[in-house]
Amino acid sequence: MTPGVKPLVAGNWKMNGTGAALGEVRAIVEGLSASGSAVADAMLCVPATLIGRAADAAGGAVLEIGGQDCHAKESGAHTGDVSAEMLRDAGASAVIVGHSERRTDHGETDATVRDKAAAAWRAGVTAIICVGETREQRENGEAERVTSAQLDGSIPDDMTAGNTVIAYEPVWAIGTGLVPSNDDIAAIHALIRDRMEARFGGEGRKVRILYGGSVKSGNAAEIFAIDNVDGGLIGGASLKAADFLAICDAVPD
Ligand SMILES: O=C[C@H](O)COP(=O)(O)O
Repeated sequence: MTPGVKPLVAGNWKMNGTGAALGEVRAIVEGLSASGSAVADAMLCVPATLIGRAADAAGGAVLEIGGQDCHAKESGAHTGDVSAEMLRDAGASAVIVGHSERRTDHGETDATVRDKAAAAWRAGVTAIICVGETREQRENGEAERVTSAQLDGSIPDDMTAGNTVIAYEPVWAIGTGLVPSNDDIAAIHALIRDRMEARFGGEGRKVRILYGGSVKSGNAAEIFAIDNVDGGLIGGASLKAADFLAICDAVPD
């Protein structure tokens, strides 16, 4: 954790969930409301088709709703795309940009991600900007270089701690059950913090840096206790309310 920074536990449902899954959203809201604790902010980034209904179910109090991607433009001839303004209109307060699955499946570059982050800010939603190395890059000792380059290239100049969240997600840890050692997580998060501070000063000191990649209820407390880990971006374990709530509970007081 970072002193003075409110942690965030954000779920990423990826391409999972239809209307039948709204019961999980309601259960998460009930669980968070019952715990009465506001130690951390909680968010679910759901498929675009669910944002409106999930936002209605969440009711705006204890659980924020986010999207998983946006187009850089506000509107226009871009069949199948969704703008950040549309996400906000539907009830999203944040959007993930630059997830490695987007970088891989859709060829998104750092420049693409930077434009999408700027679009999120234009629309008044928080950009959750993802970075992280592949297994091959980690094995070649390139994790620091790759992560630094992605950070430099993916974040526009007018970043603030209010409009942005950084998520470090080593690609090889996503959905695999593999997690870097605590020392390795600490090293990359310290690198990200240093780089953010060097470029953005006080805003970089306060921006939230999440860890993502095989976070479960069993390892969350240990990971969240690491310096400069200000919460998590949770994939598979955010799909079920009980799992997600247990991870929220793992945030230290
Ligand atoms: O955005 C979330 C990450 O890709 C982590 O996914 P995971 O928790 O299923 O490993």
